[in-house]
Amino acid sequence: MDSITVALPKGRLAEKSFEVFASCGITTNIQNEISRKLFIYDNENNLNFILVKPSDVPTYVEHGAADLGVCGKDVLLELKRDCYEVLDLGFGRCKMVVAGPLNKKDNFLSNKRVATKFPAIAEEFYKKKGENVEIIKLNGSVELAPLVGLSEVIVDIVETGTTLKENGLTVYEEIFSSSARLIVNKASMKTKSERVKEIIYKLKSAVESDMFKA
Ligand SMILES: Nc1ncnc2c1ncn2[C@@H]1O[C@H](COP(=O)(O)OP(=O)(O)OP(=O)(O)O)[C@@H](O)[C@H]1O
Ligand SMILES: O=P(O)(O)OC[C@H]1O[C@H](OP(=O)(O)OP(=O)(O)O)[C@H](O)[C@@H]1O
Repeated sequence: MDSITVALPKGRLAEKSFEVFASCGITTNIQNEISRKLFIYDNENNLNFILVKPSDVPTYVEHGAADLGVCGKDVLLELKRDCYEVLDLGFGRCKMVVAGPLNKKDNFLSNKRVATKFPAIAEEFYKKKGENVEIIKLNGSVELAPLVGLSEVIVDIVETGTTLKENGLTVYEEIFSSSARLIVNKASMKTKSERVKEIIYKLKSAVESDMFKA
């Protein structure tokens, strides 16, 4: 039986990722093992799970250090790694939006500054619109940028809208909807085809049973 390595994201997608794999009997109780261990071996199924930063998942998969991985569509669109996106897992739903101060929605500034954790997505969005902007890359707390004069708008993720609201911001435009995706290394799809396809099939059945919508 081919050995398979799966890169799972630490952070907010972690729990549902564990659940979706556990639910189809692919592994047993890995949640109990997470602690600070970054490598989990499932003996019974000859499966390795590695726990990595969400934005590193496509890197592990592209390079074949993992055969499969779970990450947000936002990360895939930002990084454009060379791997197959095979399944929408249905959880981790959120929206990528342009947002800014409540009272400035109708200010049509040229050359505005855009703060974001997603510079490639922001650049492509404004390029398509034919607007010239300055992209300012941040690593978090992006909603702060317009409050302190670092930028006029932000391109960021919204789920409940609480963070925007609590910082006096509002959605100006929606760019796309995101959810967690299953991705596969291109070579593994061929060389470990039987096992990879079996895992995709099992996960697809679990997802279609509606257990993981959120
Ligand atoms: N507020 C949110 N609600 C729902 N899903 C979200 C939210 N924020 C992010 N996500 C989704 O979850 C994924 C992981 O987010 P998480 O906050 O765990 O990591 P991160 O801090 O963005 O990652 P990194 O540490 O690699 O920068 C995102 O790529 C996105 O798809
Ligand atoms: O609409 P909401 O439900 O409020 O969620 C949106 C917030 O969640 C994410 O931030 P995260 O918690 O990952 O923090 P960070 O980006 O500042 O690290 C995102 O960047 C928003 O700030």
